[in-house]
Amino acid sequence: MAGSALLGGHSKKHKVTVVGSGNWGSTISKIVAENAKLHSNLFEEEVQMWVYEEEVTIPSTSKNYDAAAGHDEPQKLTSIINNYHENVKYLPGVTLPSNLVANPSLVDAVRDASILIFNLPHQFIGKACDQMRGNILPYARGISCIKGVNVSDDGVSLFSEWIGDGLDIYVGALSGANIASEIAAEKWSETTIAYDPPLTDSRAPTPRSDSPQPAQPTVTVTDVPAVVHRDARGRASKTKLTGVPAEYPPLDHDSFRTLFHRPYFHVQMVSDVAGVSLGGALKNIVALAAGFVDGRGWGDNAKAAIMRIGLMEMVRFGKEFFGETVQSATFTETSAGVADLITSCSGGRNFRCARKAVEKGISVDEVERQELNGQKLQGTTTAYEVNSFLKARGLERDYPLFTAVNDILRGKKQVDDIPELVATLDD
Ligand SMILES: NC(=O)C1=CN([C@@H]2O[C@H](COP(=O)(O)OP(=O)(O)OC[C@H]3O[C@@H](n4cnc5c(N)ncnc54)[C@H](O)[C@@H]3O)[C@@H](O)[C@H]2O)C=CC1
Ligand SMILES: O=C(CO)COP(=O)(O)O
Repeated sequence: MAGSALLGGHSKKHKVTVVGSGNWGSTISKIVAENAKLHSNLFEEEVQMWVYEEEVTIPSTSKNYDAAAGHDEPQKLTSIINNYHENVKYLPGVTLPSNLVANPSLVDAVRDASILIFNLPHQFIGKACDQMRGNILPYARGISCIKGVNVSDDGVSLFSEWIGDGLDIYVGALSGANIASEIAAEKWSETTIAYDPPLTDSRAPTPRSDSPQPAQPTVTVTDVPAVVHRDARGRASKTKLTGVPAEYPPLDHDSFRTLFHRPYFHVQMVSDVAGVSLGGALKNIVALAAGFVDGRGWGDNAKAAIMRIGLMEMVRFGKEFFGETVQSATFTETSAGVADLITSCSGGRNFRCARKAVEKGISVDEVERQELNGQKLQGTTTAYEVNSFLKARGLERDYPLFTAVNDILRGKKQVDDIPELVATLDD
């Protein structure tokens, strides 16, 4: 293993905590726990996963079900995960590594963690950050796996930068063509991680693996100057970053690849945090549209048209609002761009729920409640939020597909109107 994995002489290892334990949260936890065990020179073997506690009954279909052991009675989800290494509610049928520990206390789970992985539906991240504030290491680094954007009166921001600003830490982004159930079953896929902190966390010299390993000088947090952090649009952010102390192995592209890369999960490291985050957020709106036309029975040509127009609007949105840093190639060449768009419009939950809503003549929200057993769609809220952002700026007509999805969700337009509505883009 090249790069960081060869580093020696550091007195501390990185503690990794995953904030979230849904379908994707549990899958990513499995991946990083496997790698923490494999790379125990860099990471503490035990990985913590914060679980929003709930009472759950082990389904009789689970290989861990035992009626004689009282499994027909509800139990705490954290107990089930820690005893049976299965998240029976959000990732049933998948064995989780035994070094992954489910923790119902968010404050306890994030304590002393130098790597925080944010992986929960975006509607819950604000409250989680409120609890974390003041209870994390000042030099922690984060990766956001959340697919959504944060819209407020001030404008639109990426969850990576919003979490980073709120917690005064640097947060990168992971996104890709990543349907969780396939990855949990260890079927090959690719992902993209964008990580571009303003100061090099890899200050320590890299000793050759065949030479004696000199002890690293110990520095405390206060020895590392805080620097002004620039956000994904190149603007100076409020966040004053604290450097990662030299007792730890450096955190750089090599170390994050080591943490996430598996034989069945191939990682591409990039620096375009805005492009990676926007790809993951905006494709969910397009996936709803793909579900609408599929549910209407219009076939693959219509779905391909939706993807083409959707990709154009995604690139346009990125250029218009994050233009100083976003790269079109992130949308057209990485897993976080076009590949995620394709997989999400083929088998994602937003696509499937929108299709079923049209087939059954009910709302997408109703399908979500009936079919997803507590899992959450991100496309509906993203469609509403992006629409309110565009509307406030008089730009709805520039994004006709995004606008059509919002209007269909709100019952103001019909699926049959889509061809006419999106035709304006090419006029
Ligand atoms: N599932 C997938 O295939 C993929 C999902 N993603 C993204 O990952 C993010 C996380 O989604 P999933 O892990 O799939 O979640 P999920 O939709 O499977 O699960 C819902 C999660 O929300 C938690 N929850 C429910 N009420 C809560 C509350 N009041 N406070 C805090 N948490 C609460 C549940 O405990 C559960 O962990 C989303 O942004 C999603 O778009 C990204 C790639 C793939
Ligand atoms: O992001 C995903 C695949 O990359 C999953 O999308 P859904 O949330 O629509 O299932």
